[in-house]
Amino acid sequence: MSGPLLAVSGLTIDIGDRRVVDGLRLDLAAGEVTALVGRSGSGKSLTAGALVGLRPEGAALSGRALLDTGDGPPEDLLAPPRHRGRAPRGARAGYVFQESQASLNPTVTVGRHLLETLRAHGVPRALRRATGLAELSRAGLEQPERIWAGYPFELSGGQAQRVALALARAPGPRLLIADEITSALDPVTQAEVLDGLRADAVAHGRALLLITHDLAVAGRWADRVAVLGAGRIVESGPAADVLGSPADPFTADLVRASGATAGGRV
Ligand SMILES: Nc1ncnc2c1ncn2[C@@H]1O[C@H](COP(=O)(O)OP(=O)(O)OP(=O)(O)O)[C@@H](O)[C@H]1O
Repeated sequence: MSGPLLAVSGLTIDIGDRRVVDGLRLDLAAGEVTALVGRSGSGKSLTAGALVGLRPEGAALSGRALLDTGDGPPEDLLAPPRHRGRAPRGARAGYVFQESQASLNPTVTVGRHLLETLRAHGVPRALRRATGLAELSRAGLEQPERIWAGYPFELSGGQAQRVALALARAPGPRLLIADEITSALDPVTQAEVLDGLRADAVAHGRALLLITHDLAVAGRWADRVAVLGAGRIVESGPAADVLGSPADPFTADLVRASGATAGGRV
C-alpha cells in the first residue's frame, strides 16, 4: 500500500507574535478529494498559500509538506524554492482562489496567459496552442477559440474561474488546491465546476484539496473532510463520518450552524 501523495506535518505559521496555524497535520491521497473546512479566520487560506509558496509579508513558517513527485525523492513544498526540485512553481501544486479575475493580467489575452504558462513548463512551442485550447474545453468553456482571443474583463465570474482552473491544470500538477472557488457562482455552475474537478482528480490521480466553509459542498464532493479550528486540525476522516456524526464539539457547531443535512454525497 503506497503512502499519501502529500503528507503535511507540523505546519506552523506565526504572523508577528500570533500563531495562526499551529502544528497542522494533513495527509492527501492521490485521486481523492479532501475538503478543508473551518470558520472564517481559522487558517485555511494561509495553509493553502503555504503549500504553493505564498506567505504573507513577515510570516514565519515551519513544518514539512512532502509531495510524492512520482519521479524521484519527495519534494518539500514548504522548503525555499532553491532547495526544491527543478520543476517550476505550478508543476507540482496548482492553486485557484476565489478572486480568479484578479489573478489574471487585464492587459493580456486568455490565450497569451495559457501560452506563457505552457512555455514556462517546457511544453514545445508547436503544441502550446492546441494544449491550451484543450485545457479551456476541459474546464467546461464553450467556444474555447473565442475565450482564447478575449481579455479577462470580457469574462463572466464563472468563465474566469474556469480559465483560472485551466491555467492551474495546464502543467499537470499532482496536487490542486481550490480555495473557495465556487462560493460566488450560481448553484448550477458550482455543481458543473465541482463535478469536473472531482472527475479530473480521479482520472489523473491528482489530490484535490477543496477549501470551503460550505459543508454542503464538502458533503457532496469530498471523500474526506479535515476540520480546522483556530489553526489546528481538530478532526478528520471520511466525509460521511465527520459530517454525519462529528466527534469534536467544534465540528458539531459547524454542522449545526450550517443547517445542512451533511454526511455523504447526495
Ligand atoms: N497577511 C496577513 N497579515 C496578518 N494576519 C493575517 C494575514 N493573513 C491572514 N491573517 C490572519 O491569519 C488568520 C487566518 O487567516 P486565513 O485567511 O488563513 O483564514 P481562513 O480560514 O482562510 O478565513 P476565511 O474563511 O475567512 O477566508 C486570521 O486571523 C487572519 O486575520
